[in-house]
Amino acid sequence: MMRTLKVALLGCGVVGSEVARIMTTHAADLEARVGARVELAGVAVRRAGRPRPGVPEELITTDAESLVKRPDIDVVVEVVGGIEPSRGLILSAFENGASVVSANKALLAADGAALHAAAAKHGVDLYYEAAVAGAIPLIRPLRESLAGDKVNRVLGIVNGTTNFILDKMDTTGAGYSEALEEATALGYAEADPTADVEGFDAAAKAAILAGIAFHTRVTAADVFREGITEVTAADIASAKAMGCVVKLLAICERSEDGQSVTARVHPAMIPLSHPLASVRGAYNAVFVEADAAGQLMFYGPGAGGSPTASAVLGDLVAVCRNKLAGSTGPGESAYAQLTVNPMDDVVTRYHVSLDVADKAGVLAQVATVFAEHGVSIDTVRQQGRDGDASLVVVTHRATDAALSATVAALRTLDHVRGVASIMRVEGE
Ligand SMILES: NC(=O)C1=CN([C@@H]2O[C@H](COP(=O)(O)OP(=O)(O)OC[C@H]3O[C@@H](n4cnc5c(N)ncnc54)[C@H](O)[C@@H]3O)[C@@H](O)[C@H]2O)C=CC1
Ligand SMILES: N[C@@H](CC=O)C(=O)O
Ligand code: NA
Repeated sequence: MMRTLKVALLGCGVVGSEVARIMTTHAADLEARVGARVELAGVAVRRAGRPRPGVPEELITTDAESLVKRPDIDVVVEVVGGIEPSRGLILSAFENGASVVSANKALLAADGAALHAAAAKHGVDLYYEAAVAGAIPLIRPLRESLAGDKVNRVLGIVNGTTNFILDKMDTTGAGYSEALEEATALGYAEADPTADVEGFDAAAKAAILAGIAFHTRVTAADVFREGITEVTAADIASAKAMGCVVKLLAICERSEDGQSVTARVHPAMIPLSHPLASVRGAYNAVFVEADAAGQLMFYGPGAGGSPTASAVLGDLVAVCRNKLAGSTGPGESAYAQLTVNPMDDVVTRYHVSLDVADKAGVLAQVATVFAEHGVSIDTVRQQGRDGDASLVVVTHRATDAALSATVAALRTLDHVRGVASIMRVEGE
């Protein structure tokens, strides 16, 4: 007789409602692919009584804790988000012998090691393909397909909301707030969109990617983070003038001696000729550079209910297959224990925009400050306006520490009225 695997769904919002829909509409295919019936056995929600098309009323409960402890539950799908109660619910699921599929990057980047340890202790799976770059298969290729190679760099756009906003501002001249509102309405943004626009979401994803790629424990706290809230229309115009576009990038790199890594998230100018420049809307794209493989590019929808549910369903099939085989997939791999270096050590190029007095000798003073701190200038562009001028300096490669010291010294110059913006330049 065909076995039945019972699934508890926690959360029925943007992603959860799509998971429930696909589980129902694709039930026959899922059964054939898994080799068992995959039955939606309960759906935990925060508020009952709302219309949830396609989800039978009798499956709805507001008691998630009791649902994950039900003895008949084989797999728990957590699409609630946030740290608690999700962490407690996942730990209860493990204790109950259930495998877990989660899309919760915030939780995994904060406490992934403890969750992996708990899953291993109870002999069950923890899968989270949806947590990074939505529908794009990225976690499994890094964890499994590239397990025999040495990854040196992971670089890309991993937040759909901010890419959508920057793209709208760049191509249609839309305002920041208007673009954020649209991204929220389309289901791309987190419950609190501060997580997106301040770079927390991308930093969590960078921590997860760096941890898997470098076999090292990396948490969100290890990742340097700047969001897009300080990016102005003037920055976007300045990028355009340089043949560039502004993107929020996540960059995880192994040092040259291979003994340490850095992980950072910040807006950056990249040339229009770079493949990441043409990543539009809520799409994501990630480059992985590995010793033997060379350069790989992963591209696709990074946010939204249906694309994210696709990744959740892929994990669901995998953990169900493992259950039937009496096995588990790969757990945490953190044996390399590389040091995570601070941002000060990162070497890159910078676009520095200064408001200065339009006086003879100012340019020379500014250039001297850059030289004194060992930061070599690539180009300078000056534009006068009513006694004041805007000075845009693009540097050659320098450490973040050297650039910060340069900027601190520039602020003390009499003729420098202010530092309008500093943006890193990548991809050249
Ligand atoms: N929306 C997207 O594009 C993506 C979302 N994710 C992740 O998926 C997870 C869910 O995201 P969304 O569906 O967009 O959020 P959402 O806010 O639309 O859905 C979460 C649902 O959980 C419910 N909830 C809150 N506390 C609960 C509790 N104690 N018990 C049961 N239900 C509870 C909320 O009422 C809400 O309906 C988050 O971890 C998010 O980071 C991951 C990739 C993409
Ligand atoms: N808010 C996230 C959702 C997917 O992870 C994003 O915009 O990328
Ligand atoms: Na993914």
